[in-house]
Amino acid sequence: MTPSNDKAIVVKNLEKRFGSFTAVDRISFEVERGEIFGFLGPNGSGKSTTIRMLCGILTPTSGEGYVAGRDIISQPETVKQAIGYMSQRFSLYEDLTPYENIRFYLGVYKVAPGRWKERIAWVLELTRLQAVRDVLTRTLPPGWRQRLSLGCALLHDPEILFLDEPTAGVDPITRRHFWDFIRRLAGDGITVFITTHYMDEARYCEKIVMLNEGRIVAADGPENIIQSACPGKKEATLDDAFVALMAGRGEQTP
Ligand SMILES: Nc1ncnc2c1ncn2[C@@H]1O[C@H](COP(=O)(O)OP(=O)(O)OP(=O)(O)O)[C@@H](O)[C@H]1O
Repeated sequence: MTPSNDKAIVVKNLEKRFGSFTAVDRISFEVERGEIFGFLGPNGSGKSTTIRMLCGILTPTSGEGYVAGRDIISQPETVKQAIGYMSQRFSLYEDLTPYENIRFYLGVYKVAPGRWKERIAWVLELTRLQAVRDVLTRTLPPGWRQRLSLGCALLHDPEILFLDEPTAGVDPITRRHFWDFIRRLAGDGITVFITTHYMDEARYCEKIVMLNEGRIVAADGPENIIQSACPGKKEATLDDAFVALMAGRGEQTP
């Protein structure tokens, strides 16, 4: 029994060093089940490294992590079965059709073959890709490939969805539709762990952790982060808070 069964994710003093360089510096945080959790920070701040550890792909140097009640250090393989992961690059085979990509991921996620027909129909409906299921994926617009990638990450009914910059390079309308979709998933009880460089969409997150140089510099709801990083500034945005926190100014006013 881990201490994490009532939480989607528990991280305690998690650290990752590459040689003498510390990419993630003893971070601790918790994510509630069904929460939309934003993980923000500038390039190189350690977001992807943390996600890789939480997904059981990279072994931490020290510390603890529990994802969907599984220990990321002693049970990395069972972690992979409980999570879906979508990267900025969408991880699709461009020379396969959407249907063939879905078939491929059903195998990767070890979905029982008896469920394939139902899961394929479900994901094509969910992603609205039925009409293009047999065209080459590379010919689809980015927003459509994004939907396919997200659908593939959901094929095995994961408890937690990790989205690493899922909206990079897609237009604002597609991003808005994407977020409507994310909220629906969270409403259905899926925990969504998302990184983004777009502060306007980070406002949709219920809780945010901000990283800078591998360390946590803020952990709260978006409104509270704005108020404590930019005190007394009524018009301040999450962008302003981000800039203040990354400059190390935090609570100070200029
Ligand atoms: N395998 C590795 N070996 C050495 N250094 C690494 C390795 N992976 C990541 N790093 C370094 O660790 C730091 C954190 O990288 P990471 O990819 O986690 O940042 P990030 O916050 O996800 O950035 P981005 O927003 O650009 O994706 C960077 O300085 C990166 O160069």
